[in-house]
Amino acid sequence: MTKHYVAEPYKIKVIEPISVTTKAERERFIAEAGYNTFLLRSNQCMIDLLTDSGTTAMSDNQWAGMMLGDEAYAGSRNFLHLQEVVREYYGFRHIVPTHQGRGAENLLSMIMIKPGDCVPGNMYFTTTRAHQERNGATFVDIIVDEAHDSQLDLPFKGNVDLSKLERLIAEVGAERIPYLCLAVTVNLAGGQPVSMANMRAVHKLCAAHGIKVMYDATRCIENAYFIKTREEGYADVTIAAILKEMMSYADGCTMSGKKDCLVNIGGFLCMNDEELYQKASELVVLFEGMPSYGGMAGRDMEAMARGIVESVDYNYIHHRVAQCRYLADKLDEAGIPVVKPTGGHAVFIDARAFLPHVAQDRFPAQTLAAELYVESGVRAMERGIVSAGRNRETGDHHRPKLELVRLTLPRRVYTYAHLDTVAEACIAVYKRRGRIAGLEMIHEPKVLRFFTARFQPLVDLAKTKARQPADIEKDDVSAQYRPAVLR
Ligand SMILES: Cc1ncc(COP(=O)(O)O)c(C=O)c1O
Ligand SMILES: N[C@@H](Cc1ccc(O)cc1)C(=O)O
Repeated sequence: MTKHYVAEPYKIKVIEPISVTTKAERERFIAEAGYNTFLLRSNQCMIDLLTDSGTTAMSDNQWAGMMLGDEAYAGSRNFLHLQEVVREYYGFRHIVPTHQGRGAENLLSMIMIKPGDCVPGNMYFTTTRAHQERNGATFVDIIVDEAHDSQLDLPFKGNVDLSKLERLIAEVGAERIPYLCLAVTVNLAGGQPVSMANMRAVHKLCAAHGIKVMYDATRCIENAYFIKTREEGYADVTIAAILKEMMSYADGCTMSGKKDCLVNIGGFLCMNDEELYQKASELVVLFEGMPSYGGMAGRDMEAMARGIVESVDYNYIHHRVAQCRYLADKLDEAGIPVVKPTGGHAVFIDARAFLPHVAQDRFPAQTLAAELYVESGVRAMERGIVSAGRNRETGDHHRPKLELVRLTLPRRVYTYAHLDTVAEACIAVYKRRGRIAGLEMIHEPKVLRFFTARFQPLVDLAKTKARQPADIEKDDVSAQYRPAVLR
């Protein structure tokens, strides 16, 4: 029996009707969308677990703040409020607002990277790596090996492997490492957190070599919750205090406010360094807007300031993580392979284990996401070979060990009854998994292909045949540590 049932710490004031569709309609919709759930229309989806990005239900207090938007071109009071809140909760001196997280990644990559640099990080994220590469850097994965194993149940699978970092510094030289990008939590590893001890150690090692540490703070509240509940010494510390300590081990951060700031749009770049701030505020006017609004309306900055205050409420984050665990436990009880331990924003199904007869080149996770949609109207997202893109040197697919389907929970949106429906749909697909064939890619964009790639189904099951384990071993696992490529 599933037990983790934490009641919603809010009540529902406004509702949005959900579309109900038939299976025949969904078969047509997914074919029209090229078997890519990103290309479905939202009104074709019954329960939309594509992403937790920008899909948050805002509170009455945030909506009230929207009415107090000061839309002045310069010096908006909402910016001053946001600045004050970010300084108080995140502890950084400077904040540059941007339209969303990748706006901040763009500025950070432009001001810090020189061609030929390398940027270590705890597993790649699509937009983050794309900006690093666009500015001439090579991303090097220095996450602990355990992160690539979906079944290892360890508390901090987002940690940096310090020996990989030391080796990298020794091999390429600190002068070619403009900063280390630490994601708290690690989206593509299944929402795995980084421990406070690891943050402290990363900071110490980087500081000794003059390397800056920039966080991807997108899901930092979830990370803080895991520190509170899993790391010794933090059980009685508030989420706010944990957040502040986490950020004290960084020189700055990028933030997609669409996640842990509880808003539908917005982001920011933070730093303590004066010179970096000057550079960022010169570029922000070119790419986003005035330094006092970046890419956001005054009302959005107000909603974000209020969202940040709400986000550190223990009851909010406790319920959120409990919802993820509730769904994961239901799937686990049915024998469906899910990534362990469950993260804070999503439940990830291991598509390699779910569809072992579908070779990675036949896109098992893409296939499974499409099947799940047809079964039930539940929209999920591929996080595997399609998301990983191609190796810039060889032109072949990157072949990540983790071939996952992500069921992402929007914040404060769905109830446990919705989650039961999702679990039932996954179980129904699991029961007929042996009859599921893979897909073929028929349209492949060059950059961030997963957003708009198109596929067609393989009707012949024989064509899905899995490759031999020996072939899999030979694959380029993009995630593995390979400093030799930098020489
Ligand atoms: C870990 C992480 N970093 C960065 C981003 C980029 O943020 P945004 O979507 O706001 O551009 C996202 C989501 O896209 C993310 O999940
Ligand atoms: N960051 C968001 C939106 C997004 C999705 C996929 C990406 O690869 C990039 C951005 C998410 O993780 O859901």
